[in-house]
Amino acid sequence: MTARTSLASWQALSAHALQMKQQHMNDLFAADTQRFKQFSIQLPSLLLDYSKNLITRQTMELLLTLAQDCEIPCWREKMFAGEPINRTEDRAVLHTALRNRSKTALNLAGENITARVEQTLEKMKNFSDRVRQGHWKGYSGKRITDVVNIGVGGSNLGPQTVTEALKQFSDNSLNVHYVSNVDGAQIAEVLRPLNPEKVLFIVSSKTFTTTETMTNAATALKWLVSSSFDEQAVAKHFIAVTANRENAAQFGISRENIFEMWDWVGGRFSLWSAIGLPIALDLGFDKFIELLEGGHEMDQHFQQAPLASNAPVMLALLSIWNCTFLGAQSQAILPYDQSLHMLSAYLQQAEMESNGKSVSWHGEEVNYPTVPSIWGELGINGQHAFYQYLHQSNNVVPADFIGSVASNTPVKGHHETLMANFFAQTQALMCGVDEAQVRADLHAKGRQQDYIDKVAPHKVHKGNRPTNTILMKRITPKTLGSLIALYEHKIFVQGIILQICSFDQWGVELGKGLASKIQHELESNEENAGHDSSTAELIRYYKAVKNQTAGKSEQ
Ligand SMILES: O=P(O)(O)OC[C@H]1O[C@H](O)[C@H](O)[C@@H](O)[C@@H]1O
Repeated sequence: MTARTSLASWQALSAHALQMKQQHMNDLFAADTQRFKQFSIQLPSLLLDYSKNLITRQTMELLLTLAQDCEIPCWREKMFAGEPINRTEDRAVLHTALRNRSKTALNLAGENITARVEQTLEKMKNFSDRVRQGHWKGYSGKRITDVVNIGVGGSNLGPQTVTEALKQFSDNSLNVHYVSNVDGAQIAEVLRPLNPEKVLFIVSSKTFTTTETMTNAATALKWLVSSSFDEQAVAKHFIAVTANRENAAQFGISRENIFEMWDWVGGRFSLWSAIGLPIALDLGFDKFIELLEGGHEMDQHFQQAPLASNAPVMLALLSIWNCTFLGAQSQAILPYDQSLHMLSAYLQQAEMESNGKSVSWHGEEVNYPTVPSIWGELGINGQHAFYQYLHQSNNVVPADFIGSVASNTPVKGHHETLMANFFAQTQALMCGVDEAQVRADLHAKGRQQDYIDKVAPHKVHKGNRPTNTILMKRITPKTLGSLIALYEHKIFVQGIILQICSFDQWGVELGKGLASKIQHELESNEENAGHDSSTAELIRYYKAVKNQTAGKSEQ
């Protein structure tokens, strides 16, 4: 297989990037009145404007040639068909099958997985209806009022991001809580006001081995059993979502309370599976289906639209252009809709755990930057915190601005203020303002010359900072489904072009292994040989202070 860097399109892009670094977007806009039309895509749920990137028609042609050279259409087909494109784990990648609303049969290892997905959906429907309607009772016969989802990473971020985003669509039949941190403070705070007779725990873990989740689940179990004095209570108050039925059953969860997950669904792409149960419980099963429909709509766009008008493909190509060719090292996700306040955390896992790697498919170090670090915050809060950096630091941070035309919570006078900022910021980041203009403005305001001389250089905004604007019509279960699937496919395309194995996460293993050995040390008098001196001394200090504190509290 050809190394990416030896492709003619790659080399042409490298040369083209050197030229483009000399350009300013202001001049590109002045030279091409069709720029917005040329560089935007309208979909049923959203508008993507990528014209405020340092690109020309030639850039896009070269990027599209690269996409063709990397056989994106062929890889896309392989993914949807269930070929084992997760190479290092030899697994299919089929989160798209979970939301395949056309329900076409898909065979994987001789089994029709569409039918299994439908069975699980049916089970989710029955279960969520029973709990929401009060037919599922706790051990003392009371209806469930609170659901606590215990899970971390992909078993937390997806459902929580969605239920937070769609709060306005909840009828509040149930209060849904999330526990992800093994810091006891979180579970203690969540459980404190709850009545064990009315709580349902979902232990959400694909592997059912994740230490944080198992520790939290054991604490929840103890809390329930000690309050109910009844081991049978577990059957009424604990369910599991997992691909590891045996471990869940050993934990004590009745087999009929286990919802199935499959190894062909990656944790960070799993909100469409039974991992999405908190969504169905919070919003109702019909809304969960609408979310799936939105994802499916984006799948169809991704499969059918030509590459040049394919939104996920464009987002991936632009990320590669900005990072791999122009050298940006991070990317900001800046939602302006309050409901999307967890989106950047969600996308951090989705993108960084997928493509934050530096070894290629062939097992060799890649000699180009792969993906940027993803960070972000609600844009409007960011404006009063870190936008100074976006506008004037000497690091260029490409940013995705995400806003909605219609608010789900209209309050007179608010939405236009919000959206005026949304539009103004991408304009300011692109256009900037030069020193001559700054001086003229200060002069027009009647400022003294010495003040102008002192302040003018500090008020210069170089502009030329790339942004994508994603304007949603309104956040609904369906449009949110499309938005999330848009990013999922962007990540897939990026991975293929960069020759990264997007669907494993070996990089999280080393730390996990060390933590389990250190935990043993912390809980005993043993000291592991073989620590570096920093780690050894930190652990000694921790244990010494802990012993002193324990000694004092005993006195
Ligand atoms: O669902 P689980 O098996 O508990 O895994 C939860 C999370 O833990 C891991 O360490 C992985 O890095 C994540 O990809 C995963 O989503």
